[in-house]
Amino acid sequence: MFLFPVCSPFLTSPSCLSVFPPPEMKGKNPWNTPTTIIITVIGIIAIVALVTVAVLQNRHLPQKYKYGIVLDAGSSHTSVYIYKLCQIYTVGISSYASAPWKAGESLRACMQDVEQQVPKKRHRQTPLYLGATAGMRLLKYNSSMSDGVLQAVEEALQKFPFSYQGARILSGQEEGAFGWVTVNYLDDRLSQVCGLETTGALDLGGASTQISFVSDKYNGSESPSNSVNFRLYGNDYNLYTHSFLCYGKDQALLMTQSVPEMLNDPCFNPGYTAIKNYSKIYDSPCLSGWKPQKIPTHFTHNGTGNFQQCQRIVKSIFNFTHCKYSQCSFNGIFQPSLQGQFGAFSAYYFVMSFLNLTDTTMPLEAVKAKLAHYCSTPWNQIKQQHPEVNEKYLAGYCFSGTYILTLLMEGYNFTSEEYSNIKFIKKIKDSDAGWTLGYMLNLTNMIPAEAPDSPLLPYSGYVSLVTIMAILLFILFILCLCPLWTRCSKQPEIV
Ligand SMILES: O=c1[nH]cnc2c1ncn2[C@@H]1O[C@H](COP(=O)(O)OP(=O)(O)O)[C@@H](O)[C@H]1O
Ligand SMILES: [Ca+2]
Repeated sequence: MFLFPVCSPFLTSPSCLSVFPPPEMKGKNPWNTPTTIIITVIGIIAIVALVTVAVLQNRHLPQKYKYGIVLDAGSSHTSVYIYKLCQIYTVGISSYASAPWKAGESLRACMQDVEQQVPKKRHRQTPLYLGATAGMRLLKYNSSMSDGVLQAVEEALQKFPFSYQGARILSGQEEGAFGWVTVNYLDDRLSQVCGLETTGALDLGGASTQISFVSDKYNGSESPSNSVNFRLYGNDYNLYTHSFLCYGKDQALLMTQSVPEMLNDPCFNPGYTAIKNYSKIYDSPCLSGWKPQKIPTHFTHNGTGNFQQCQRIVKSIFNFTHCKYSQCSFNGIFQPSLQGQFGAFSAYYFVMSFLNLTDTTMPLEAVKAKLAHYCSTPWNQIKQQHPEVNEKYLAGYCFSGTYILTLLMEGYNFTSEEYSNIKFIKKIKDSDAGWTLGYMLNLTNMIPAEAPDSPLLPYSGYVSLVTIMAILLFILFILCLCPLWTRCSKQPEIV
């Protein structure tokens, strides 16, 4: 705080008089006496200092360029996010249950790449997390091998020069809630004034699928396990979220293939044929108890490419009958009425963008007609049209597209009108939509519970205020010197 000599043309306090030059200076030009010059210089320095401090105080500190690394260990892949994706192999760490050390090994190449991408001087301050999702939830459900896999992953990650924060299996609720945080954080729907409607999050993985949204009609009392409360930037959010384990698209496919007569498959293109191992189907925890007594080890999987028949088979893995709540989505799970816009990401996007069906303003009947045409296209023609696409994905697009429409329309009860409220998204403002960013923001407390102190004035307001103050102060100084000076130069009359 800068103290100014308190003197003013309106103040004739003795203190002011005594400050100024003594009588012997009478009649001389008051402006070039050393005292006046010193006072003026001090005043100007004070004003300049004030302006400098004010500008520095309000200068936006350059955002410290921070890194954070989160590994998304999904059921089918592990991705490394340092604000951009470094895809590792298309095999989830849960696939290494029988050889856990391979899980750690599978991360090495990409983590070495990450080590190059994060500036060396920031390695120690860069937090490193690994979050595992449904693939590991299923492994944990099925066996104790998940601990061995996490341990091997932990040993591998601790060898890197980052600030290792741990590897853990996320709950389905966390995966759904953090996906919602990411979508709304990137879409700037959290730090605004309260009342801005948030966007729902739809995440489709290989082993699970999540739905999360805020519903004005849902206060969490009905089915509390589906309720997550957030306080972000001073706003309270009561989020509805549910994660359907086994309803990721890969596990859903296995469940449709368990249907006994499933040798000729309408969800695969005509002419598609492959020899498959039944154990791959019945080893999944999602099908435990479904294994028929007598089955051959292998079966021939033939495609017949019929969308309507495929829809019927896909619907058979959903239970729409029992619901003990006021309303349900499927399998007896409570779901409040849908509300607002939704961002659908991960496999929702991979599938619908391949099928050119990301335009949700397209009438639903037209979407179904396009998908039916794709499903009925002969497999050889599909392979010729898409030589660059991994056949593992290419063979599954008819099923996956049909599964997505069934999940959204019959599962979550989107009406044909509400379908246009869904946006199939991969990125928002150059960041991938997914749970990882929300997870890291939460763990690094980068989203404050309370609103940051909103500046009374915008930055420019501060500068102009300070400048005006400085000019006024300077004028004040000049005015102060003159009348006092005049008055001071006269001998005080002794009465
Ligand atoms: O390019 C692609 N085309 C089609 N599907 C893809 C592509 N890339 C990834 N996927 C699928 O997206 C899903 C990603 O699932 P993820 O590995 O996140 O599992 P999780 O979230 O269930 O743990 C998997 O079904 C995977 O096959
Ligand atoms: Ca996932």
